[in-house]
Amino acid sequence: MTAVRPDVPGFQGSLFDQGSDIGPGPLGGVRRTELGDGAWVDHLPGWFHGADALFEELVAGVPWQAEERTMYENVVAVPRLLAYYREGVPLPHPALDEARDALGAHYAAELGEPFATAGLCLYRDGRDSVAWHGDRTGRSATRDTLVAILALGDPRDLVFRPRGGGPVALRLPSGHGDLLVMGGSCQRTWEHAVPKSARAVGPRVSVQFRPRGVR
Ligand SMILES: O=C(O)CCC(=O)C(=O)O
Ligand SMILES: [Fe+2]
Repeated sequence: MTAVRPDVPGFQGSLFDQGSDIGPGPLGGVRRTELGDGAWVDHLPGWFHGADALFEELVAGVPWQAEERTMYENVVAVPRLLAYYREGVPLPHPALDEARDALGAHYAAELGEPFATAGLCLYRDGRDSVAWHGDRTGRSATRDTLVAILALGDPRDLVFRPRGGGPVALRLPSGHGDLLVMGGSCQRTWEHAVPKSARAVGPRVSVQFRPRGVR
């Protein structure tokens, strides 16, 4: 194996999760927030059981990549570790394949196609983050779509604002097996971010499920 064990502090799972199976729960309890402009966010805290065990397995077993990008002519480290699973590739844990398929079935009428790819992010501590953006590479630049996120590990806020600026309009703490689904025009008309945190926060993993041709 060439996977690198990321340098993250030890993680204490909740006692409740120990020994339980790992997998998605029912989706009936999802609550929708309309953001406006045809954008919405669905939220289901505690969707996954065995979430903390899954978190540990992903931190240890995923071939995490550190990426760099050029910003104002300087090469800077992207402040989170990444892994990408394209369509047809088995996900790093069978519970994630199960999750993708359960989400595809639940949202079939709205999405009209299956969830196909999975992007994984590891936020090692409060200094890791993702800046304001929409997932607008590919078809999501011009079309409504869905992006579903399973959040594991220590909760971090996922925040939303209208595209182009303004104060935070919605703040959803997400970790320990929570589900969050962005839908409608959300990627085009709104922006989301995981801000840096000055608090002492432990590592968090997010798994983003997207349909084909959406990044
Ligand atoms: O980690 C998250 O919850 C959000 C990740 C995200 O927005 C992205 O990778 O596009
Ligand atoms: Fe995103």
